[in-house]
Amino acid sequence: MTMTQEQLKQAVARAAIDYVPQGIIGVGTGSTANFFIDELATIKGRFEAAVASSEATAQRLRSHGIQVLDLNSVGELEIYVDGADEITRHMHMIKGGGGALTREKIVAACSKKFICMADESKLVDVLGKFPLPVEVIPMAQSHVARELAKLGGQPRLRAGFTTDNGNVILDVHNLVIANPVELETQINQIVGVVTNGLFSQRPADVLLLGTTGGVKILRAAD
Ligand SMILES: O=C[C@H](O)[C@H](O)[C@H](O)COP(=O)(O)O
Repeated sequence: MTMTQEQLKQAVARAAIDYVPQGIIGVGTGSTANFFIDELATIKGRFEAAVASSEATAQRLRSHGIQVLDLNSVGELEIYVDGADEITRHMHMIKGGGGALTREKIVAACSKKFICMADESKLVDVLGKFPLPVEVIPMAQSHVARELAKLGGQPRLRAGFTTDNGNVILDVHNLVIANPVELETQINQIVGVVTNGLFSQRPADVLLLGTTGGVKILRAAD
């Protein structure tokens, strides 16, 4: 039986519930993360609270009566659960399609384990078909765009969009991402860049991959 992308997202969100610890959970942003939040609502009481990676996620968690804590008021988190726009078998990802990349990277950095939920369309051999989101301080937009063009990409301003941090997003098309770890550093070194959507220096630990044959569990070493 073929499943829609929405059904695959829901299946991986359900599978992610197995990883929820008793304490505080880091929660990602996006349509897959939303399914996960809805699943969390069904096991309230089995965990303490959540830290949100965006205002939208905080709002959805609260709407289910789940307590949302400030990241600065908690210690290291056991797990961070989130979706991705693209992911490789090395667990390197592109994130930020929803513009939440910076807060997502911060919460992921504070978590012992990153559980990524993705439907099979997101698994790629090489990152970069999905335009790479880069969060930029507004006054540096033109400068950063010129520097990104020197790296071979074609940056486009995400029109009418402001991040939760009050910044703009440049979506960089046609980048050749042969070495994601190196490129992540290179882009972050451009003055005016807040962060970029490459998650390769802090890759996922577990990938829950939604396929029509069921949810597959992949790890970096697999
Ligand atoms: O900023 C958004 C996040 O990085 C999302 O996790 C990513 O865009 C995947 O979103 P979705 O689950 O909606 O495909």
